[in-house]
Amino acid sequence: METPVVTPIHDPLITPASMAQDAVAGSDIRPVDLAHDRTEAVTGAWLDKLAEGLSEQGWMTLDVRDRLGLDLLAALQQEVAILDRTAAMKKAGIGRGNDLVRDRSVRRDKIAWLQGVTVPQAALFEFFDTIRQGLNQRLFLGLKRFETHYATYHPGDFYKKHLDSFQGRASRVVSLVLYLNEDWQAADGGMLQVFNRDSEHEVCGTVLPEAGRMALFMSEEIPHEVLPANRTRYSLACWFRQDEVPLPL
Ligand SMILES: O=C(O)CCC(=O)C(=O)O
Ligand SMILES: [Fe+2]
Repeated sequence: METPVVTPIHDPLITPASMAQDAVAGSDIRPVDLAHDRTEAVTGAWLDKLAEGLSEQGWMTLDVRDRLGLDLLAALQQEVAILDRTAAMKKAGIGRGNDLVRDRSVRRDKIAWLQGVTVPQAALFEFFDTIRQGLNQRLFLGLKRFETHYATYHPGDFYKKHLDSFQGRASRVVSLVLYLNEDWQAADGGMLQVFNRDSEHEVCGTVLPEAGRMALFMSEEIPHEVLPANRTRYSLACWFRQDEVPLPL
């Protein structure tokens, strides 16, 4: 398979001054004013494209800056940056409930689940739910709900090659990752590496985690890995699920 070329996005989203790494939580909070019109964020033609990518290749990446709006991306980035300075971001584990294992040799990110209650999260949840319904209409996946968490990878953090769901569990069916990093360069590491679903040692794509870049893939089919980050990396992961009732986190 041809390796897709992922075009970098290098437009500044947020002014560097407000991104100061040593800012104290609270001192750099910008008011949330989501002026961007998102009524047409998800069109039928765009959903057709997502459904086609998922059914034909099993994965794809998209630039969603015009759909979500730079204001929403900046607001989400602000939320995760603030959470990252608090105890709300917790070391991520593998598995759930009693099976939860925090194996630092496999993954080193920190996560915080979103509840959809803040203004930016509510707008994002609306976007995700439209995608959920659109994929159901086109691919008959029976996606009942989605769950989503912020993730932060600090320098040296990674997530080794894995699948998001095991075949037959019918839990996590479609994975979506939205990146929230301005001006990310290849030298910053932290790329998402996507492997061929039929030959798991073959890389079929490398995605720079730049703000507004979204990756979408079939949770049970596509092995993927987060390479070690050289600077703090913010993202948001969402899983569309077929089961109704959440398992304990
Ligand atoms: O952040 C990414 O690029 C992917 C994260 C991931 O694979 C996961 O959280 O399961
Ligand atoms: Fe994953």
